[in-house]
Amino acid sequence: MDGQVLRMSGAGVRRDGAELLTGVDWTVEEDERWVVLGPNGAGKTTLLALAAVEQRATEGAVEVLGEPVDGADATELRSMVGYAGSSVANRTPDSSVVLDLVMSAAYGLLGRFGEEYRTPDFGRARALLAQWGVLHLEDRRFGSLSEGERKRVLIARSLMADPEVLLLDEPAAGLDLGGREDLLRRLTRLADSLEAPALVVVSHHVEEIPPGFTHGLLLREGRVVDAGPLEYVMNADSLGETFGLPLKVERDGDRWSARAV
Ligand SMILES: Nc1ncnc2c1ncn2[C@@H]1O[C@H](COP(=O)(O)OP(=O)(O)OP(=O)(O)O)[C@@H](O)[C@H]1O
Repeated sequence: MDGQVLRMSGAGVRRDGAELLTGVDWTVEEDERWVVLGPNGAGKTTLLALAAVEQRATEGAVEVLGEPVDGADATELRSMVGYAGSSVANRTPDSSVVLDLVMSAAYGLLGRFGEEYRTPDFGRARALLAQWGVLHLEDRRFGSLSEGERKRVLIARSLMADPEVLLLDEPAAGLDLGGREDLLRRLTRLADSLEAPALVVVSHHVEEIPPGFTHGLLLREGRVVDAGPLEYVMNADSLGETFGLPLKVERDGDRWSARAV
């Protein structure tokens, strides 16, 4: 695998005559923590769906964990990739009990359908719910959770199968200030952990880049504007081109901020 968990070469997605992604070249190494930034409609969710083997590229090549996605067993590859985003939330039955939802991820399911679980599965699921601050919700039904609670539960779920790469689509969207800061702290803790998988987090906001993240990919209209170590891509020119307006970009310690000028 050569340390690479994701590799895209000239990857593109065309659907119904529209170019959702074009010519994406991107490599993620196992020890890297990436943030994907871009405005609404830039193609971030489509990019993550390629990495999660939820969608296929219509051009170019995508390799996940060293395997070309074309021709691979998608179910097997997906079981090694942790993925949390609105598409997972939308597919999750409201009636799923939180603890079952997390445990069933080990079987690629979104709830419990009569499988037998081993005691260590329960322990691991509870430990993950505790890691994301939602153990107190273990008996609740998914449909009864708030937006922020759902996000945390789905992140815990995405880690259950001990993935090689974790893909989070807008984990901080819809959270209040305290919820966002708490989530960023937990993501930083994960980023700092030696056992953590490679991480890719999608966001619209530079303020949501967790400390400890190492790389950034900037996307606009389906094309990569810039990609590389954060200290190189987080500049006013690249971010301004990405979001389509002149920006002032500032760094305060390990946090970033941007505003229009
Ligand atoms: N079937 C389709 N036909 C045409 N355009 C599509 C189709 N599916 C998605 N799109 C468009 O592709 C673009 C990229 O969508 P995507 O969800 O990947 O963007 P995004 O960067 O995640 O956006 P957001 O930040 O708003 O969630 C959008 O403009 C969307 O309208």
